Amino acid sequence: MDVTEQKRQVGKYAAGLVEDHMTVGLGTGSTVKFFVDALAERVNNEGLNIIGVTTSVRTAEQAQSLGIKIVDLDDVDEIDLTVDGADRVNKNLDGIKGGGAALLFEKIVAINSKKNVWIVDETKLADPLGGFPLPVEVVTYGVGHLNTLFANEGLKPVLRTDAAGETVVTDNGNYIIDLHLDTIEKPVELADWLSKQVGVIEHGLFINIANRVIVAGEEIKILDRAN
Ligand SMILES: O=C(CO)[C@H](O)[C@H](O)COP(=O)(O)O
Repeated sequence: MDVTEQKRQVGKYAAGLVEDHMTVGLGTGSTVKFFVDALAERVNNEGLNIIGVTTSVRTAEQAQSLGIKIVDLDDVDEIDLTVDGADRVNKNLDGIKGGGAALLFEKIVAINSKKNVWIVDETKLADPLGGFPLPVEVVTYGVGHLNTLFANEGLKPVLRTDAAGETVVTDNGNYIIDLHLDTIEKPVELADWLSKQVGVIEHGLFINIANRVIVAGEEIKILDRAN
């Protein structure tokens, strides 16, 4: 099974976890896109009654175009279940997210969710975390200085640009600096350090957030957080 088929498979599986009358957090990315497709099919064919809270303009547009009702996070008390993708996941079920530049809203939605499920293909499993740049969302003002600080700390920063060479601007009007670390041996310590730096809005280390990770492959594997 190729990776696209794995993403479709795990997206469909996760759509099966959604129950009537749930408020559902909708993540961002190519795997979540399949989840949203499959969820919309259930809404339209089975009359599944749900409302969605999204993590990006992209996902909101997809969901709404398929008939899923979207509300603002502040219009709900809590989210029952959020389904999101991830770029890397370690054996503690901590991960790197933000490859799609949506990490800030993804983290806000996640911490307001009773349950967080990540859907990934097997290429995303990495222990220690690594093999994928760590995204850090930063204020545009003084970005060069923050970049220099990261470089001086040996964090190998690169300001994210798109295919046309333009600096990527997030849905929130910020920039992304990707840290090209080979491996992240101490994710908790790095997360703490990044959170303390002035100009950093959020980083892509998601620690103690995912309750369950569903891994696509020849067979679906379910990984549950130990605590
Ligand atoms: O964090 C994300 C976006 O900010 C995505 O969930 C992550 O990049 C995984 O994406 P994909 O399913 O396309 O591999």
